[in-house]
Amino acid sequence: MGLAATPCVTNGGKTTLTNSLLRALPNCCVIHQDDFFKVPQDQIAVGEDGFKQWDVLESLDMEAMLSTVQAWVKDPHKFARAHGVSLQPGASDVHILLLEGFLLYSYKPLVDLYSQRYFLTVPYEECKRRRRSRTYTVPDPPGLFDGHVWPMYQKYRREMERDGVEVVYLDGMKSREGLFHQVLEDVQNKLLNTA
Ligand SMILES: Nc1ncnc2c1ncn2[C@@H]1O[C@H](COP(=O)(O)OP(=O)(O)OP(=O)(O)O)[C@@H](O)[C@H]1O
Ligand SMILES: NC(=O)c1ccc[n+]([C@@H]2O[C@H](CO)[C@@H](O)[C@H]2O)c1
Repeated sequence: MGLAATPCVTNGGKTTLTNSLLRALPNCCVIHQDDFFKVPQDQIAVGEDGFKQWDVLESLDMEAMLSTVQAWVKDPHKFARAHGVSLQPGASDVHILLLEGFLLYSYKPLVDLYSQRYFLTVPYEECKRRRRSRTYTVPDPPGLFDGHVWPMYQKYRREMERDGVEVVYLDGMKSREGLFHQVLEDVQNKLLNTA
């Protein structure tokens, strides 16, 4: 049983990479951290800077996310069935759960559960450029990236490094295919032992 996580800076390519891995790995399920933003939206605090604080841990229902992960740990077969994932009998008895999100290494109860931790990075300018091309359920107000998103990314990353959380850094400037093959090989070596 293996648990791999791919968090990073916003727009680093997590979803793209996760979807490719999901198709390639046997008996593989996924949980997206973005599905755990607190609702209704008035639960997201407004900071002194005037911005809704989307990019802080308190805006996510991490207890609910942990419970979902624990449900998979307890019974991956049942979890897969409930999420419409067809299992491949005989292919491998290993089950893999991918967690995809931007703040996966800042919530202690989850940090130690992962078998593998990946961290996609992209430089500031590229990140800002990619973010501009996206529209979230709540569109970014002007100045959000520089005033909130990027500073929070830096803060949580510093804390993660200070706390000694070990991650495999991935260069988000590599091609989609390059990243996919790098991580697929690593997961196969570490979790499936099919080197
Ligand atoms: N390796 C890559 N090279 C260039 N562009 C990429 C790469 N991977 C993803 N992208 C593009 O970057 C944007 C963000 O990708 P994606 O949605 O996978 O990122 P994300 O990290 O999941 O974002 P979010 O912060 O919204 O969760 C998309 O437009 C995607 O097509
Ligand atoms: N998914 C959402 O409801 C939502 C709303 C507003 C902003 N965001 C952004 O999503 C990113 C993580 O994927 C964060 O940087 C949020 O700012 C998400």
